[in-house]
Amino acid sequence: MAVQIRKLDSTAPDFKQTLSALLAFEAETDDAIEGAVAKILADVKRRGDAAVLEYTNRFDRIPGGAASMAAFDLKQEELDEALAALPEAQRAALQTAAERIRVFHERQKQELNGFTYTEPDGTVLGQRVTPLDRVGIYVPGGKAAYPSSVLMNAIPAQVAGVKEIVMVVPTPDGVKNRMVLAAAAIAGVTRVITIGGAQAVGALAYGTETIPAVDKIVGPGNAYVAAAKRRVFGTVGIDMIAGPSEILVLCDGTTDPDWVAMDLFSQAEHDELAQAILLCPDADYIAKVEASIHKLLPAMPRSATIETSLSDRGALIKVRDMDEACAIANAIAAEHLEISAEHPQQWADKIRHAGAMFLGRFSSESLGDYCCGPNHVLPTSRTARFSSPLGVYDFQKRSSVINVSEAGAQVLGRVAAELAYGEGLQAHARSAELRLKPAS
Ligand SMILES: NC(=O)c1ccc[n+]([C@@H]2O[C@H](COP(=O)([O-])OP(=O)(O)OC[C@H]3O[C@@H](n4cnc5c(N)ncnc54)[C@H](O)[C@@H]3O)[C@@H](O)[C@H]2O)c1
Ligand SMILES: N[C@H](CO)Cc1c[nH]c[nH+]1
Ligand SMILES: [Zn+2]
Repeated sequence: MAVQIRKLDSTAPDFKQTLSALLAFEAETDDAIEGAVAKILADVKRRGDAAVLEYTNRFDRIPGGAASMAAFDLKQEELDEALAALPEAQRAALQTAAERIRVFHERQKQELNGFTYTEPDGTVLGQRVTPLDRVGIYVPGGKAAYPSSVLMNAIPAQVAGVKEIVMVVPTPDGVKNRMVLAAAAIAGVTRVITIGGAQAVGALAYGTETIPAVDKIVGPGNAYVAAAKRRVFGTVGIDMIAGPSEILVLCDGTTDPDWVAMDLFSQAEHDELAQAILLCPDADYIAKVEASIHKLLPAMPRSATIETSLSDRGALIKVRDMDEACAIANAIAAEHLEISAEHPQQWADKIRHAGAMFLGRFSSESLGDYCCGPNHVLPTSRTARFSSPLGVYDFQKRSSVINVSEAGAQVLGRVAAELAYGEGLQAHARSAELRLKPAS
């Protein structure tokens, strides 16, 4: 079947409704998935390792069935061996990517240090930043392996100063991905456990006999993982619920149409539910991109996934001008926004909502997925309006520091007491007043 990508025109009377229908992706709240996840989590909480073992043997089809959780706990030597056994080109690529991701996230850390300041009466106020003690990183592995996601999740945690990074990754049919293990070795993951799905999230959240409970769980995953993260939030912190991948390309019609078609494919190939949209003011150019899509798709190994994604959730949209393209891009608030234009900065200045922006025709989104440096775990489903890429800040917390001098207590004590009496809280008021010097 030929790909049926919709072509829309922003001047059409029903454009707004069509676009909203296209964007509407309700985070998967399938009743069957919710029910299954609730049961798995309750079971893991109650039975610990025994439940995790059973679910892992079943859902990941472990050959022969593992007899104990020890089978899933990888030794450091296994990670090191995986790294040593990689072909040189792959090892070098992982190391280059890891180094660039580290450099970018080190910058974030510099900007996120705490502060103190001293008032004239000697009172010192400040904010102390501390890393989380122990985090769990979920690396997806059901349908494909993601070594890049190991780096993107673990390196910011390490840069933040997290002492213990526990990584979980499923190994369907018991097959371990060498590059994933090698990436864990490079990123300095403390412990790798080959479990996945809701049972892995439950084990990290509640702890089991062999797996310590963590403080926060980060990382993307399928609908089971997302539902489980949503449910354990509160017991542990979570980063975000990342939905299917999205790419929005704003193009002024000056980029090779094959490049734009392939950029749309690059996110569509992740998932049938992924979204790939082009906004362009030039109808002739849109026709060229459409022709490129038809020309290039048959040769893509994941053409069926791309075709479903483009047909169900893709669009080529003719806009009045690039200003209107920017306004629509702000409404879409895409996970990835490419501004493929001659003068990208002038349009970038008008963008307020996007998980990551890729400026200029050489900044393909795929470079960002692997090795530019910024994180590839990004807000999806319009949540870029209020949330940010995964970063060092996700692995830190802040404590306020208050050191009031005797002189400061004389001033602040009167203010606090006044407010406390206003709230009817006597003990608060008296606590402040006891520190006041008697009037001489
Ligand atoms: N946003 C990002 O940065 C990013 C990066 C990489 C991958 N992803 C996304 O993550 C997702 C990965 O999904 P995946 O499935 O490949 O791997 P996954 O690791 O998220 O899920 C696999 C697990 O799902 C559980 N599961 C599967 N079927 C089940 C069932 N019937 N009942 C109970 N549990 C079941 C199993 O426990 C299995 O181990 C994809 O949507 C991919 O696009 C996102
Ligand atoms: N584009 C994905 C996030 O939406 C991340 C990824 C990993 N590997 C390739 N791509
Ligand atoms: Zn990708």
